[in-house]
Amino acid sequence: MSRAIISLNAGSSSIKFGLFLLTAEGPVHAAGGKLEGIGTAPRLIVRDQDGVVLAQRNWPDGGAMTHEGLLDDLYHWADAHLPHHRIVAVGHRVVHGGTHFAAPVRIDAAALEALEALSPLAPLHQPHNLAAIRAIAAMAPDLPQIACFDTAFHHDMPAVAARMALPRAYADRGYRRYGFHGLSYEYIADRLGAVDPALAAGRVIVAHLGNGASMCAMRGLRSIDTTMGFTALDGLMMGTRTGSLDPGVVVHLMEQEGLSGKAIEDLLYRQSGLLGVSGVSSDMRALHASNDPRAAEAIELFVWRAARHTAALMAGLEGLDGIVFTAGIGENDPVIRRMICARLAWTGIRIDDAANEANEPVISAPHSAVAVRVVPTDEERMIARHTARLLGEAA
Ligand SMILES: Nc1ncnc2c1ncn2[C@@H]1O[C@H](COP(=O)(O)OP(=O)(O)O)[C@@H](O)[C@H]1O
Ligand SMILES: CC(=O)OP(=O)(O)O
Ligand SMILES: [Mg+2]
Repeated sequence: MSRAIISLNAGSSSIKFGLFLLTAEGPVHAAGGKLEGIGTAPRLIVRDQDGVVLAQRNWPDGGAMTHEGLLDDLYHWADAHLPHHRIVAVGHRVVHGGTHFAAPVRIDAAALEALEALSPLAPLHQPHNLAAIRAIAAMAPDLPQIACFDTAFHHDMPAVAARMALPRAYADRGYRRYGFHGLSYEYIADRLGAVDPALAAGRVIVAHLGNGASMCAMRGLRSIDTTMGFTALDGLMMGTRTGSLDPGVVVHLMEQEGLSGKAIEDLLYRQSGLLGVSGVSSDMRALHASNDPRAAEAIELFVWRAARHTAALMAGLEGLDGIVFTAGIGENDPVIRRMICARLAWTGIRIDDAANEANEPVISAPHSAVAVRVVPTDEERMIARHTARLLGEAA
């Protein structure tokens, strides 16, 4: 039986997983799946290494099912349906590593406790990430589990990009901009270095547009700024999150409307963004399919905000050589890419419409002043590489 590792990536609306065989050339993808639509209509699709569908499953009335309930279902399903391998470790995406965790670690009780304390800073993710770790530890206490952090890629951002304009004492207590989606950015940086080394050496903005959405400004493939901050609430408008918001709104909601901390958290993380503005859905596909004018307004705002944040990151980069689109919307939605690039036409960006419609790797026109690429992200593979490295295996 081959030795294998499992990667688990619990996002806000999805659980993605990968089965990777350990080989002398590094982890080799054997199967992977995506359980998406958590909170709306959960559905699972599992494919083998060639993309052949191994299984599909729907939970038509599963809008109320939780990450934990679905993970338990998923485990029992995988045990019955997937070919058996000797699992030697499980790697996890853990969204918040705080000031302490700047690189992947093997999880022990002390690490788990430290990560638990960060849950309020990532309420849509951290509790699910840690629940999966705890569930697996209960089933297999001796199985090594590795945590890989979304914040790590941004750890060495310039101090000016990480600082918040609060009194200094707060910075000493961990109030800083951390940034997220780091496993995705690390994977994209690696791919970009391989497919376009000239662009990789330059000034690039990576737009990770999924249910959670952020952008990262990279110079020479290192993060120099990013739109998410202390939490994954800052920056771009998202599926159910506000993105940047005048903090005065929070004070007003508390003082004048009497909303509790929990109620405000729910409002900003779960009821806002595309869902809140459209009143229709948090899912970009559903908004495109809707005739409700509020759906069009939500899309317009999403695009407006994306262009505005791109321009803000350009200031730090002192220009722009390329944009890379990735994640659910970035990889699959030509309409949103075209609309964002149209708002940035003043930079000299020009899209090749046919290439954009076909989700091709390069979607900029030959005369475009800025290269525009589509690079599918693969957080699971990045987790597998880190996990293999920590086990002392080829990565
Ligand atoms: N073919 C598609 N066209 C437009 N949007 C898509 C498509 N596929 C996925 N999406 C959108 O991507 C988002 C989910 O992105 P994803 O990166 O999978 O989310 P998560 O943040 O949970 O990891 C949803 O808004 C979904 O509608
Ligand atoms: C950090 C974050 O928002 O992640 P996701 O996009 O998976 O929700
Ligand atoms: Mg995601």
